[in-house]
Amino acid sequence: MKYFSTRGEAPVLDFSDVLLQGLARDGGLYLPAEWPRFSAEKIASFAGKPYRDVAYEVIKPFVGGCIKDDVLRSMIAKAYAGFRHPAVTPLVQTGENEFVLELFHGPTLAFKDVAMQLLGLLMDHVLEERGLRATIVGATSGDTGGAAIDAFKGRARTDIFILFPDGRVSNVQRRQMTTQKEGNVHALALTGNFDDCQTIVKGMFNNFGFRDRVALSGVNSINWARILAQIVYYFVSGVALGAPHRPVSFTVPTGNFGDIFAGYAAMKMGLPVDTLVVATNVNDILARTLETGRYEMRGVSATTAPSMDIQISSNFERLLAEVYGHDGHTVRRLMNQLGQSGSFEIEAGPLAAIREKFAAGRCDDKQTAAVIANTLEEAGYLLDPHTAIGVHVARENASLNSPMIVLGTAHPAKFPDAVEAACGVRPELPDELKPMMEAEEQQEILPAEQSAVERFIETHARAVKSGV
Ligand SMILES: Cc1ncc(COP(=O)(O)O)c(C=O)c1O
Ligand SMILES: N[C@@H](CCOP(=O)(O)O)C(=O)O
Repeated sequence: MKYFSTRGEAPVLDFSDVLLQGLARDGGLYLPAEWPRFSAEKIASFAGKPYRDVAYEVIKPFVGGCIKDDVLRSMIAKAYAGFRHPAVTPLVQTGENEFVLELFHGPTLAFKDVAMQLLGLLMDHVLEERGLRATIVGATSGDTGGAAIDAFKGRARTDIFILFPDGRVSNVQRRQMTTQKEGNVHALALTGNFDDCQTIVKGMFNNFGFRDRVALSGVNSINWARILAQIVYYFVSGVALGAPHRPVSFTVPTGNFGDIFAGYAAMKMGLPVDTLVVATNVNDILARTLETGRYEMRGVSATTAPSMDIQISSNFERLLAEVYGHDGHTVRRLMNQLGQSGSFEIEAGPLAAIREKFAAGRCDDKQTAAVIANTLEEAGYLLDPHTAIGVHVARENASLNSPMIVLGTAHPAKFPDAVEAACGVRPELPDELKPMMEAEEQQEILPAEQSAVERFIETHARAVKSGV
């Protein structure tokens, strides 16, 4: 399998190189040259199989022989062995035709663990094979950071630097990043918002001198391997509810558009998907784009679902590449326009192609609180604010044509204040995570400036000190 950049000017790479690269050298994001297609019989055969077996079948064609089959199989088994639920990503029915796909049974209680636990093993394997070190950077609005730190802590071949917006993540999220004692972990609190952090990460990738000197690698969903691992649970849940014999729909609490793009990938691979519904909080650039065809940045507001306080949705670029027929020139033009003027227009044809499969809706803090309260009352089920946004928007888009699967992206105990304020119940952390709430915190507070972050990384990354 070969991968090309959405902007068409970076080298075409295989899976292992895409894994280590993160962002393409032309500023674009890597996409597979073709979508592997599964027949209906193949998809039907996933029914009743353990998660790890389906994961192996889905991931293998994208790896394209870069990793030996038995090694890949054992890495997948290891990645999911520590999840708190035997099904890894169980489904819970919350309404007549409504299901929550619980993606938060991994070590940091966020859907990010599903991809990150595997990414850590894959990267280690490739670095080991090549005798290299890497400097991992990531921007987080709360969840990616903790999940990445858990997956990479203590690893000999990587140092990890996570940039998060100071004061804009929940206490639990911050502590998951700042209480790690391993020497290869660095939590950097930036005086800005998530988009500032993400812009700095992309800026560091585009600074080739720095990028090569520190052997930069990324763990945000700009890294294709993140999306890849997330495709699996669309198949697992879809098949559990009747696919391929009947279509299913998904509502996805969305920020960086990575998770829902994985759903799009599953559909391209043959999963019968009726609708992919984008659910946003008041930072609703994606919902507005679907309504108007104009992608237009506005200021970011803080909400009770902080992980979705995002305006620049990186992976939307991947969808643009798809609907513009992989025309790198056009994607480059749109992205340049976004950089210069803060907006771009999607033409009628590509917009119609997006609207054919995607719908969208938004949910403000008041509506989020209401849905937490009424889902507890009516279904006896406690939602976190991000998943609640999904449930609210799913209900607006409900149809009897297909079961609606809402992606449950975080455990309510990550956001106890918001959940308690909404419904009076304060969700408890699992016992093994409780000590973190008393542990000493370690973080570096830096201005939201690329040069300051680069200086910090240059002085702390072992890849620079050791020269490999
Ligand atoms: C809890 C939670 N829900 C939803 C999202 C949005 O996911 P994505 O950025 O892949 O759209 C995030 C962060 O990305 C998150 O942490
Ligand atoms: N919501 C995310 C933001 C980063 O998204 P990613 O999927 O690109 O890593 C977070 O919680 O950090």
